[in-house]
Amino acid sequence: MSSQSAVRLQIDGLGRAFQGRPVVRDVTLSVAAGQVLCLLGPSGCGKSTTLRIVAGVDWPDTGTVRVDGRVVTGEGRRVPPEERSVGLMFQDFALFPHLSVADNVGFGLRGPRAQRQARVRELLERVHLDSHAAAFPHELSGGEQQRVALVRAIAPRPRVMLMDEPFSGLDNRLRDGIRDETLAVLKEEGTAVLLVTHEPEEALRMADEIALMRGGRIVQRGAPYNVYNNPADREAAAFFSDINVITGEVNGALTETPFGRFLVPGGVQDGTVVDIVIRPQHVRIDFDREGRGPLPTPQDGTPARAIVVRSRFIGKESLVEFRLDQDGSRMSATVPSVFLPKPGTPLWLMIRRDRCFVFPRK
Ligand SMILES: Nc1ncnc2c1ncn2[C@@H]1O[C@H](COP(=O)(O)OP(=O)(O)OP(=O)(O)O)[C@@H](O)[C@H]1O
Repeated sequence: MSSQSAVRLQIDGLGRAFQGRPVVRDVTLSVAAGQVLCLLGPSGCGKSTTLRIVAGVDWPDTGTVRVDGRVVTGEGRRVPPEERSVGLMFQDFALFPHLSVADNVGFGLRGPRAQRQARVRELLERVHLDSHAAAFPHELSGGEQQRVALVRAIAPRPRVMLMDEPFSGLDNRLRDGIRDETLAVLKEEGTAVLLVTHEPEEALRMADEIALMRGGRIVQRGAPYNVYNNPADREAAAFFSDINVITGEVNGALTETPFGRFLVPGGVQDGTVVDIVIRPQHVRIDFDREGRGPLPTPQDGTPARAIVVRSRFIGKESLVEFRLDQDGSRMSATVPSVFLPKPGTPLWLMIRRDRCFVFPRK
């Protein structure tokens, strides 16, 4: 195994309850050198608790944490945080206000002075802050302070970097640049990164792999593309974008919808209620030609007529909400750029069948 693919962080069967309420349930994850794993989930799902256990500031009821194969938590061991070779970066990172930028970055370094200075210089150059080495934190902007916090955490070359919503204090304009720069630095250093976030865009942008967490459990794990395009269930689909849900009952492996018959994946019994889920960007809109719409196609099925309820421009795209003629149900579609049909306008909708997810109701 090459050092780039070696597992640096291994978490097995982690469980943690507070006052008898389980918050982390049987969490198993691994992160390789140079890999970014995003732990993604709604507020309160147990992400930070997992991270705190890995950091060694909280202790699980069950399970183990290994860094480079060495047990640091579990099997009766409690290695203190500073002896784990784990770097930390949190949203409310605190730089030492009385130390210069260079001294902040060099704070956790050991070894000969010249070597330490060289490492500090190298890292400050890397994030374009070498000219600010003598400045104090209050003289820097929020984004600059964030970059200092990043290189301070990286300076001792931790084997694993733990990041908890590290960019949420930054304004949008700054955030993308700092995310990309952070990612580049972490990749260059070959650090294994466990990043906690509740923002799907952040996870999609940063992660090599996403672990989706809900109610203390990992409900899905995979490459961003797969988690987005092949969600494990309806909630997982809804976590990444608004969704449209068409509900139907299975009869002979088919279910009737306003968009024609849908073939339901094998093994679903007759009488089962299924949710057909489609993201608004995969709903196609076509014009009404005196009461007629486009012809059915194998890819898009039968078009359904709908009346515009509301349309809004939301930045890069327009969001149009509809009411279907057939059953009065609501659907929304997004269209790139500006498309703002008036309420009451009849239009035709088609749904990309290859982009639909079908989930039996639990
Ligand atoms: N020390 C504690 N004592 C009691 N309950 C706690 C403690 N720490 C966390 N919890 C509870 O455990 C649950 C999970 O918290 P955690 O901070 O891990 O969630 P999270 O997914 O990181 O959420 P957020 O994104 O809001 O930080 C929450 O309901 C929280 O109130």
